[in-house]
Amino acid sequence: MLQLTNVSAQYKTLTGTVKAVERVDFTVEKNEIFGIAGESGCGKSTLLKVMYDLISYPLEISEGSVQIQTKDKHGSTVTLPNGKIHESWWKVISYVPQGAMHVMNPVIRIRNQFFDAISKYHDKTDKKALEQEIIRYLKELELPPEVLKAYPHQLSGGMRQRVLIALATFLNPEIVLADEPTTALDVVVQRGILTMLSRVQKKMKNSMVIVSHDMGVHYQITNRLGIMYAGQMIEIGPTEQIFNNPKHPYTKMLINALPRVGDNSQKEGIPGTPPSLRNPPAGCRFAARCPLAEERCRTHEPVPVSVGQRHVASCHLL
Ligand SMILES: Nc1ncnc2c1ncn2[C@@H]1O[C@H](COP(=O)(O)OP(=O)(O)OP(=O)(O)O)[C@@H](O)[C@H]1O
Repeated sequence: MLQLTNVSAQYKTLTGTVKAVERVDFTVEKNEIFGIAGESGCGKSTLLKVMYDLISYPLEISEGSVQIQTKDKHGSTVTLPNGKIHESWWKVISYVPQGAMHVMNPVIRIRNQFFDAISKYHDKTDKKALEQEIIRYLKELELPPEVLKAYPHQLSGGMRQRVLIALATFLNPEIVLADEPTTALDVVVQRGILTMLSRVQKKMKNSMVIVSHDMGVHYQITNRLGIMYAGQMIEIGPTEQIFNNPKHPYTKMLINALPRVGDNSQKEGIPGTPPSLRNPPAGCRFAARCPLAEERCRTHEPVPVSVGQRHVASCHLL
């Protein structure tokens, strides 16, 4: 279980502070796929880095905490706080970063990338035995063992992404984070990746967090969904509820902009642009684009209210 309590994170740059994540509060439960959606630049990737404890200059956590509850080798429950979570990378929590090509070392064969990443966490000192285990796992994920001999550039984009997912899940971590796992892939390959993620999750019964700007991805694969806007989580609920009964005006506009079978009406994007995260406005951050905004929306920040079972949204009009 991964818990975020009132977490804010910012980039402290020479030209100012970017408040990329503001007071985010939610828990990712065991055995669920939790989605994070929102427009480009709203803070999705930063939030994932915060969860993964991948904090380095200029990024810092300015308030709140991240905690993972897990079991130690004696079976006792232990809590890993942010600042310590990175000590359990691969084993307790793993991360599939955005852009499979850039995150793999181009001059190292896949086989050695596996060894480099996982051998120090693995009991097997015998490389042959470890390789056999990797091959067995690749086959289980319908990946040919030959990929181990390849360099990253010799694989297609979809295959590289599948290899990264295999790498991130080989040690059976309790939490897997994936940043835009299907971006830049064609729809058929996309479907393959989503099926793979879903199968891995069902088999391992672990927690997955999927970041995507594509609402179609969330519809297909996630159980619960958080909608981010300008660094804040403005609605969280079961995916089916978010799609069938969205509550926040921003979520409604996101859902209404989606194409539907049999509906040939012209779809419009959401007019306007999100506010700067260097100097976010007072009140509700969506007010300037919200067709329903009232005076109080521009002056007072809304707090999350319950709008259904396990469903919360932050809007004065609710
Ligand atoms: N290294 C950095 N230094 C300064 N600002 C940054 C840095 N990385 C990201 N930002 C800013 O932080 C904000 C959130 O960025 P983030 O990448 O988390 O958003 P995102 O929702 O994942 O967007 P995308 O889908 O485009 O990756 C943006 O305003 C971005 O410009």
